[in-house]
Amino acid sequence: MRKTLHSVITGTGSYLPSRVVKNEEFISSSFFDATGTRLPKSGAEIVERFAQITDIQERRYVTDDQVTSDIAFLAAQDTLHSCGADPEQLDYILVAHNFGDVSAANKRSDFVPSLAARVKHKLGIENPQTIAYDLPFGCPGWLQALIQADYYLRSGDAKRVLVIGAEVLSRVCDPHDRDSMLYADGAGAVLLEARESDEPVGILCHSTRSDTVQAAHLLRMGASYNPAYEGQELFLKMEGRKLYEYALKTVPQAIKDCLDKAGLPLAAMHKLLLHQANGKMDDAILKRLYSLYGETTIPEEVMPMTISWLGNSSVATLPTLFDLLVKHQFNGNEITPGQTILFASVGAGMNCNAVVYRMPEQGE
Ligand SMILES: CC(C)(COP(=O)(O)OP(=O)(O)OC[C@H]1O[C@@H](n2cnc3c(N)ncnc32)[C@H](O)[C@@H]1OP(=O)(O)O)[C@@H](O)C(=O)NCCC(=O)NCCSC(=O)CC(=O)O
Repeated sequence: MRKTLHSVITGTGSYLPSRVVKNEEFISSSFFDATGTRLPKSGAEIVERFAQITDIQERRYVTDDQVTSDIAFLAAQDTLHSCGADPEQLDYILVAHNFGDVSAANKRSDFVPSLAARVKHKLGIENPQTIAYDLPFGCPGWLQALIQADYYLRSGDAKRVLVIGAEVLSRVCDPHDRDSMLYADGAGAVLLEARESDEPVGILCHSTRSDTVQAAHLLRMGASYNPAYEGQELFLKMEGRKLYEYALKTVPQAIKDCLDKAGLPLAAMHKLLLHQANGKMDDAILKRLYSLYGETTIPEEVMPMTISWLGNSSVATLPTLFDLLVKHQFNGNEITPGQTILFASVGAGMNCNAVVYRMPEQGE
């Protein structure tokens, strides 16, 4: 009798852009608010406050000659090398991103052909049965692509799916908006494969919600906050406080709903990997999540964070974090065989999703 099909991660990879941009680099910026009024505080005061309310000290930016599909390819290559997979054997390449390839020269977004098609081309894949397409779903896009891959794999339609999250937010940052300091560039990926097993392994459960009516406006594209800015491009704009409140209300409940669906208690999770837009916000989300279970004590190191040194790289945050943990490159904090992981993300849409994933045991 045929065993059940499960979606298991067999390879991980990431690309950390080489340019380290410290908070201090923003001190000489002139910052305006959403009404176009220049902020009264000095750059130094704004930057100091920024670090206090977000935990971000530095972030990574790509170099001028790189675009999103370039770094998506580098993360893909790292992933395939990590497990020795043959690129020609891939059934799908899914790339989560939100702005396409935005060139440093003219800041225009280029979406055609898809970034997935560009990655496939760069990998040298000639197989027409390797289907390549993109998924724009805000920051939760990479997790949503993982969920989509799970449907392909568990139905038997695919054996191997490469799921990439890549974003170059530095090209959509308004230099006159202090909230732009949150944003970063990066790329991460995993290879998922279908595995027959009677044991619960791989993706155990997932859930997604789209609050498009109440919250669609909280993250959007808009003009520079500086009325004298002469460029024509649009920048990523957010209503930070409202977003914070939305995330605090939605993410803990979405995680609990997903765990309830899986029939698992929060205590069964070895690691909680959350999208990182603001470190202080994630601390508040964690506290509220534990309070939903009547807990006041939070296990140390249950929520590993990269935000202080990598900032918010949107769809790249979760796969990069997972790669660093799996490869034991994370200050002693690691993910090991047999552990159960909870992924959750929130972002433009507004969309929010969660996935429960069990690592296979050694040799399983
Ligand atoms: C923007 C924020 C950092 C602001 O922090 P707070 O909400 O705590 O701040 P607040 O408005 O209550 O104000 C408190 C104090 O901080 C100051 N303040 C506010 N924003 C600031 C900033 N960016 N830099 C420096 N100082 C700032 C205020 O003037 C005030 O100062 P004082 O007290 O001195 O008067 C936060 O709200 C936030 O992180 N929001 C959610 C971010 C988020 O989820 N983004 C999108 C993720 S999705 C994504 O990444 C993309 C995608 O989905 O595609």
